[in-house]
Amino acid sequence: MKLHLSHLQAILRRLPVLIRPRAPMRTAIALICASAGAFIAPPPGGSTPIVSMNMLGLAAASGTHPAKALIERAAAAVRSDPQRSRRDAQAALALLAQRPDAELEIRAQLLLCDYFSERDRGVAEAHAGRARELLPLVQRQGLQAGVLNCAGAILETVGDNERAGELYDQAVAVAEQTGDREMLAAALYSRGYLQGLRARYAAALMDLKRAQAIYEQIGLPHHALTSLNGIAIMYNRMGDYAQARDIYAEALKEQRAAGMYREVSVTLHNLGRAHENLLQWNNAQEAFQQALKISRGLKYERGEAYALRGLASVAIGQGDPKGALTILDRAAELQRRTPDARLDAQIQLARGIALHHLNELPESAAALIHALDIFEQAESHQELLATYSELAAVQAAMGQWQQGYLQLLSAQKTAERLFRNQIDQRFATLKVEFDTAGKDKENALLLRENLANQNALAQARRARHLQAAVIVLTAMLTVLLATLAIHQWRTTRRMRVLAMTDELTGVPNRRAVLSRLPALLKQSASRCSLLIIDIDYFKRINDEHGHSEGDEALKLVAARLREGIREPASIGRLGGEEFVVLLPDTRIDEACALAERFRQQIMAIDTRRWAADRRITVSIGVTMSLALGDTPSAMLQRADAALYDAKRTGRNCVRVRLSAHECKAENAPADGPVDDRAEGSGGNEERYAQQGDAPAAGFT
Ligand SMILES: Nc1nc2c(ncn2[C@@H]2O[C@H](COP(=O)(O)OP(=O)(O)OP(=O)(O)O)[C@@H](O)[C@H]2O)c(=O)[nH]1
Repeated sequence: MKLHLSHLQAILRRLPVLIRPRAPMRTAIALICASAGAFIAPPPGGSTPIVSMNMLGLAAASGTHPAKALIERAAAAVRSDPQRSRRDAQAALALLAQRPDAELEIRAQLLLCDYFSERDRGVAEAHAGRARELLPLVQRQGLQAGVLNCAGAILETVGDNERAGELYDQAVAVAEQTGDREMLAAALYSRGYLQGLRARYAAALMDLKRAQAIYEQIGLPHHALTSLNGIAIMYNRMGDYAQARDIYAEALKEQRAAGMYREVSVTLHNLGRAHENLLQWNNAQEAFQQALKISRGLKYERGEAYALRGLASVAIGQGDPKGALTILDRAAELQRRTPDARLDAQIQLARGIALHHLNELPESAAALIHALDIFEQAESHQELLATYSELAAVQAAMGQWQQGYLQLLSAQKTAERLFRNQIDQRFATLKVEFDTAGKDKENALLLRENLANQNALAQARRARHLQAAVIVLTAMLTVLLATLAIHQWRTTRRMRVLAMTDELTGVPNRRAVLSRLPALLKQSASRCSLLIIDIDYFKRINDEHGHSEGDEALKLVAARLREGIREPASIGRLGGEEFVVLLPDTRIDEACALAERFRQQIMAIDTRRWAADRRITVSIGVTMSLALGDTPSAMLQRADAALYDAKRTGRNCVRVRLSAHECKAENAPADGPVDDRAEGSGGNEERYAQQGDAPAAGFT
């Protein structure tokens, strides 16, 4: 029998999509529509929660469009309750007419496109067209892949797999170009499923595996699970039942955990089918029974019919053809309510086998011929092989040797075709798996490298930040240290000044002034002179006027001395009422003249404020450095001796010592010696002169 494309299209039109774990189009649309919100899984028992007006009101109040909740619920119901999905999508469109939102409307239009793609091509195309019109209004250009997917599904449903494949290719390309991973996964799923239908299992597996990986990466585990089921179906079709069985078992666990009961019933059926192909009757029976129970609970008649067919097959395998026929009657009845050509053919095949076992040969042959017709059109090699073989045996048993032989030849040809294709596809799959594993390894390496680079970059960034922080801190520390250093320098300078200054009079102290003397003696080109000035009878001032007045007198004397010298000359307080004047490059006559000026100026100090009848007088000892080998102490001793001379010879006068023994009266008081009588008993010890008691040059 020659198979034409039109036959295939016709059979595909008749084949409902029910037994697939999820119809690819439905899945793709559901994914698009569920993308912005949580996937709403139907609760146990299959009833879908109702979006109340409160929910919608809440959505409006929280700023989300009220149509969004409806669209999400419609997306979730695509597989479990198509009617409800349609109603919700239409209600969403009504809301969107009042408050337009292009992206939400595209999603609603795609849901309706999905619903009608199996029922009314014209309406489905109108929805796809409207979604296409809205595309320029949305930012998410990846949605274009969703529209292409929908158009592909319309063509797939009517059996135009060639053009459907082209549209899925475009959808994949658009999703890849726009970088829309979710759309890409949906398009890959659709294309992969179609490849499987066209017996291109290797290519199908590649697409489905990519879709599964993307769903896992973008956090859509339910969709990843759907892809996994698709993968298992491909293995089943390639005759790798054990692989298929293992994947179904794995998917089942996750579907159960997620409460996806309708999917659980479908996967259980597929698992039973894998066991059936492996002739594992007990396992198959258990799986079919569970599938039947859940389908009944969900009132999912098509699922129930498929499970019953499986149980009938198990009954035959276990040697109970009669029981099988009873089960098949119930399955056929359910199938008639929800027509499904492939299921019809499978029921007929099982009937044929059971009847053969019961030796009801003509009925068996009729059932098998009925099944054969459908399987031939669908080019379902595996089932064709079983049907041809069974029919050959029945016809042989009926004595129809020639027909039986022809069926046997067909069975042989089909087996050859089936096995060749399965082997080809297995090899292709192995190659794809090998390539994918290689690429995965490469990707993992790249990922690791990328991660290492990122870590290095992050570390470099951290180091830069740290460096900047260190620089800032260093700068701050430098400023702080500089400030501290300046402060310290100022403090030190102030302390040094304080340490070298006489606190009371403000003139340099003994240490400060005498520290200059050695250098002066060394450096001075010519000789230097030194004066020691001592206030006469200073004790009396203290005694008679108080210590503070004594301080005042000291300050006044110091001020006169400071006023009386110019750089490089310097003065200092030796201690008590004694001052010293250093005169670099000054000859003795100039020094004596200066001493005399000091004596007179100090005597001229106005003391009326505290002692109207007294004057301050000073005695001054003068010396000059020796031409050779002079020392500071020797100079001081000479000046001190001169001072002693001045005191001894009556005070208020200037005396000179140029050598250790010489004594020279510079200004022996012109007007007479010291008036030691002034205070009577003081004698030479009484150095405070009373005004008027002594002549002008003496102590007054
Ligand atoms: N008010 C005040 N008195 C001081 C200070 N330093 C020393 N004296 C006093 O100066 C006096 C010095 O007395 P004397 O050494 O007897 O000398 P004098 O009375 O000037 O007599 P002659 O030097 O012999 O003329 C002492 O009574 C010290 O107490 C000071 O800083 N302030």
